[in-house]
Amino acid sequence: MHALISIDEADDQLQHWVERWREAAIERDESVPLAKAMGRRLAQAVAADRPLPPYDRVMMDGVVVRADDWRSGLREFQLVWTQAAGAAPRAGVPSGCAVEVMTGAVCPLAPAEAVVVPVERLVGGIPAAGGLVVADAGSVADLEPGRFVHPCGADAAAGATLLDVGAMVGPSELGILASCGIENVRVARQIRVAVVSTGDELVAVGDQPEAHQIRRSNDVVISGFATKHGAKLIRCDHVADERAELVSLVAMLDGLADVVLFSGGVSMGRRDHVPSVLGDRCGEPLFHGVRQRPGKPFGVWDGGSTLFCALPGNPVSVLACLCRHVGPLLAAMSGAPAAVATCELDAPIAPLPDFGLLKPVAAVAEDRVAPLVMRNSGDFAGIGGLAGFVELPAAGESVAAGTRLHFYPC
Ligand SMILES: Nc1nc2c(c(=O)[nH]1)N[C@H]1C(S)=C(S)[C@@H](COP(=O)(O)OP(=O)(O)OC[C@H]3O[C@@H](n4cnc5c(N)ncnc54)[C@H](O)[C@@H]3O)O[C@H]1N2
Ligand code: MOO
Repeated sequence: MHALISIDEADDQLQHWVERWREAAIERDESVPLAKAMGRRLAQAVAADRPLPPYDRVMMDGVVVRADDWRSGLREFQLVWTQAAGAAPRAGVPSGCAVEVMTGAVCPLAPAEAVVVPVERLVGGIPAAGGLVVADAGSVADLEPGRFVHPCGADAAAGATLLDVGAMVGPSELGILASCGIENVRVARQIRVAVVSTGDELVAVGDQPEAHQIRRSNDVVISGFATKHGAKLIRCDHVADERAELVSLVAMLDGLADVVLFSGGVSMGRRDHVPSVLGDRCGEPLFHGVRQRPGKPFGVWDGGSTLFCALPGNPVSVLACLCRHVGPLLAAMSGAPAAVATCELDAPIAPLPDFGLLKPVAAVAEDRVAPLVMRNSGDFAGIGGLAGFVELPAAGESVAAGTRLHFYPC
């Protein structure tokens, strides 16, 4: 391992690499049909192509009458016609008359001149055209002109920016895109991730392990995390602690993947080949060793178009490095604006003297998390329900319940 760097220095190194990578990348984004845009990051801003709503929109089924009639105390009207949703507007309402309206219809009067009387406030409901509309006088005191009319442009003017570059497309963004008539949208190209787990002791999930073996779980965790964070998983390999095997796998992945995520083989053991193999191929690491616990032996090597990230093999260290470093890395590569969430602690935690503490936490309420008890960084059984990690800088004060800390979700 090299000299340990701080967590913030690791952030800086990764951020600079992302900047260089994004400048050099030939295809950073692509166009996809709306049906495939869910979970992708926008590579284009989205502006309203028309005012929202695009016309004065009636918000209740009922009738519209003139505000001056209403103010004069008139409560009985002759129904003249129906303004249905989707029908071109027939402007104006004659004095003493009512127009039947449906939710979503164009209001036949300007909002300030229109009183919408919901059908449930009409005695006997809505009659046929030409019939008498009678408003229930006792219950209508609150019907101000403009109430139940959603005015044209009240939500956004035409041309207003509705979504920024880097926004993650979720259900509400899909609705905005569709409303603006965008059938194909430019999104960041998915980051191609390859996962490599190393270790002679590891057997496939479906195999029966011997007493001295364990099942491979880290690669499943890493693959799931990468996919959840929007990446495209292109390979998942396991190599034994054999240098030659690792050398040829690294050569094959270089240039094929944008990011290679290793687990295990990164520490000081004689058979931990990952650092030397990556060193031979890429030269000096961006860093190898971060002043954080768990996850101290985390190392990153720059292969040019491929970034090689070596996560320590202990399962909780894997999760800590994924949440604290890899999630923000993948987001930045996709053009997401840099942003760190915070959340409130439910119980006090104490810092470590020389290392930043990455504390696994579970959600106890929206925006509030409780520390999970973890015996050591191999104790994956103790962190079921993990929501992510909070970060506590080295050697500070103990922090009390109620403190807000930076939070890195999984
Ligand atoms: N002399 C030193 N020894 C160690 C140091 C150190 O600084 N000096 N650091 C320790 C720390 S901290 C960690 S974390 C580990 C990291 O070691 P490696 O990255 O080399 O990981 P391995 O030794 O290969 O494995 C560690 C542990 O995790 C299990 N493992 C590995 N891969 C998987 C997988 N895919 N699925 C499930 N479990 C996996 C592996 O069996 C080991 O038990 O080093 C310390 N040692
Ligand atoms: O720091 Mo290691 O990654 O804790 O067990």
